[in-house]
Amino acid sequence: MLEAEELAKGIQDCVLKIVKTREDKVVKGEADNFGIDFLGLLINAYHDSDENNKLSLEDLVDECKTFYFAGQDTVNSLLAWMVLLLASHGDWQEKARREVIEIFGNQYPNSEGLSKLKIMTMIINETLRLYGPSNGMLRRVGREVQMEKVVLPANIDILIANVALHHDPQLWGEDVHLFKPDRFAEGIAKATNYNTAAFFPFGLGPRTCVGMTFATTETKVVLSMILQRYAIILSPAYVHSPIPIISLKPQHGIQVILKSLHSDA
Ligand code: HEM
Repeated sequence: MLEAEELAKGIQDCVLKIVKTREDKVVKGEADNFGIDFLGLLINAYHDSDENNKLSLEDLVDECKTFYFAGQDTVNSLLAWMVLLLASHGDWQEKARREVIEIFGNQYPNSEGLSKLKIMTMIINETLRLYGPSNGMLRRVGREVQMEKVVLPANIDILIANVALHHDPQLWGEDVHLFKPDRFAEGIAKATNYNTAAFFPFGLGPRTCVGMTFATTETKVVLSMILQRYAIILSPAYVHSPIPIISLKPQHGIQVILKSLHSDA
């Protein structure tokens, strides 16, 4: 068996094991449904008695793989870059922490408070602009189109490099390469001068990211909890080297020192 096939089988077995655990709970009467989360919905669809609606086992596994990859790798990268930027911009780290403490104190983040995190939203947007996990989106041209002087023939594949637009000085100004969350102080529309094509870290149009709200909520929860507990200091060992490996990654990792803010922690 080829190594790639072995890996694919390993992933499939891993997903099936998780599915079986859910199914066993129902069979043994320990639970009366497969769960109300996304996996539970997929397993329900897999058990649908209507053959036309039923999800095949292959589709069930594929959906799990897509969501794991699309959801885990991307948020992981975003959080890593945010930690780096806050470690190197102590003033913004302090502003973000002040906002978090003002809204949540030392309590766990809650959904009402998350929607009030204005500074953190600005920092997320500026991080997505500078180090967005997605470097571009592939699209196939369905029919010939003319865009000003450029003619795109039908059936070619094009890469829409959002990363290039996010770093275009004509759109963002000469300070385009600087971390300045203030750009987003009055929202995305104002920051982009109402040009939707200037900033689209989650894609555009009907295939836009379905996990966008989940991703930003998750990021806000994690970062709030870190800021409540630790000061983030950049380690002198850090070497800056972003590299696109599917999502934009720090090639040598991000080394930071976390200093506890509570002596008893
Ligand atoms: C910072 C985090 C994330 C970024 C930057 C991001 C970015 C993107 C982008 C650029 C696309 C392609 C959109 C297009 O082709 O127009 C996409 C698609 C997708 N994303 Fe995300 N994503 C993130 C997090 C997530 C999470 C957390 C999930 C799931 C829980 C998720 C699930 C998906 C799925 C399923 C698609 C395919 C949608 C489709 O083709 O209809 N993403 N994402």
